[in-house]
Amino acid sequence: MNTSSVLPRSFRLLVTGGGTGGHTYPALTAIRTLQGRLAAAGSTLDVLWIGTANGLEARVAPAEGIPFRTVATGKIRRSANPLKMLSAANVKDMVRVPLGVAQARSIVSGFQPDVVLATGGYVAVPAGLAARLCRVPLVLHEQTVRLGLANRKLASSATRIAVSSESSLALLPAEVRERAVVTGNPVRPEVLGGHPDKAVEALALYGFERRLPTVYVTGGAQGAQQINGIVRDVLPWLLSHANVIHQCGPANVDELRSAAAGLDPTLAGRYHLCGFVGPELPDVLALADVVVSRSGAGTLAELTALGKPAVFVPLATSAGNEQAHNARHLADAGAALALLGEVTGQALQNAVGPLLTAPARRTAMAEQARAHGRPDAANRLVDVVLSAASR
Ligand SMILES: CC(=O)N[C@H]1[C@@H](OP(=O)(O)OP(=O)(O)OC[C@H]2O[C@@H](n3ccc(=O)[nH]c3=O)[C@H](O)[C@@H]2O)O[C@H](CO)[C@@H](O)[C@@H]1O
Repeated sequence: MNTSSVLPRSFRLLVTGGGTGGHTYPALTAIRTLQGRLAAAGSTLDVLWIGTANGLEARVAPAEGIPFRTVATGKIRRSANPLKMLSAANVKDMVRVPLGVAQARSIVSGFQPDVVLATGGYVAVPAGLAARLCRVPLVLHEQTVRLGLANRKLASSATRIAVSSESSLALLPAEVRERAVVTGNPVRPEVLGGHPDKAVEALALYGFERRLPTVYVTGGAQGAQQINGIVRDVLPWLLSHANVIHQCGPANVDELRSAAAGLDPTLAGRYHLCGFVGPELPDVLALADVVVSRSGAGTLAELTALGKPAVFVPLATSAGNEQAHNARHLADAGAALALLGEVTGQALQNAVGPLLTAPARRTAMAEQARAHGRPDAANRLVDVVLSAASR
């Protein structure tokens, strides 16, 4: 699909979605890509983001100069027990959903967008429903293989449903599948342009041994207690074979720092602990020879676009076991290793060890990973948005 020849003189896009990075960054990347394409054609973009006050998007959108509004959202916790359905939290949330739809409707009718793009998270539901009420084309983007809860609720109202992999198509009901298109999951372009030396400077990694490979351990924005525990269990072994950047979650830094306090000074110099990796993320990824990570859709899209060998420790409770599915899919293709079920430090050591000692294994895995990357996802999603507006 190529819609670049019919770019409008101006375009009004309302974006909604967020909560976590997995929903926020694809929205941000789509906005920037559309902005770039319109600017190149001498056209302009007016954009507005509807998100939640306490989601990542509330920081990201204003920092990018994107006008940002919030609406009330609620999470309906389903339960077989009717008494639990009537819990105070559920009743409060049931009231918040129609309130959020009314607020979103007023925003949509005031802004008059050409398209509403929804990228998932609870906030996408009221804004998506408001798009339908205002008869504005609605494009959904789904990052994971199975549609998330918000997108399942909105699918019947959507003009197009952009999915991140072919394997999603077979899982969609026929009436949804005919409006679905595979775009991939957009990755922020800067994530692909990092430099290892900049990571060394930005994080002052002067105790790192550059002849050794570097392992980047990440548990997602909040960190992952499970990953922190197994890394801590094998830390002296790991540091005798590699440098380690360990993103452990802001709440876990103190605990891990005291666990690392007894390390031999040479090994301690090879260990960098941090709560969250901010703007230096591209450089950290560029420096990493092996990544140990949760298998959320955003991280997967980044690691495959870069072609990084990875050992995944999926979040066991993610909806529909989606992270385990993601990890297994890449592991079956030789593009990663997946540690499922009860994961011990020893299992991590068995998986990471051969990757550290045999660079050829890393190269082979990196090639397979790259074959699953979709660096053109943002442009494809923008094509879908533009074509939905021109229908
Ligand atoms: C717990 C949960 O609900 N997880 C879901 C959530 O993932 P969640 O948003 O937690 O994780 P993702 O892997 O999708 O995205 C994380 C994003 O944050 C970035 N990052 C992470 C750590 C850090 O220190 N700095 C940083 O910038 C990563 O590079 C990535 O871009 O949404 C995904 C997309 O719908 C789903 O696949 C996940 O199952």
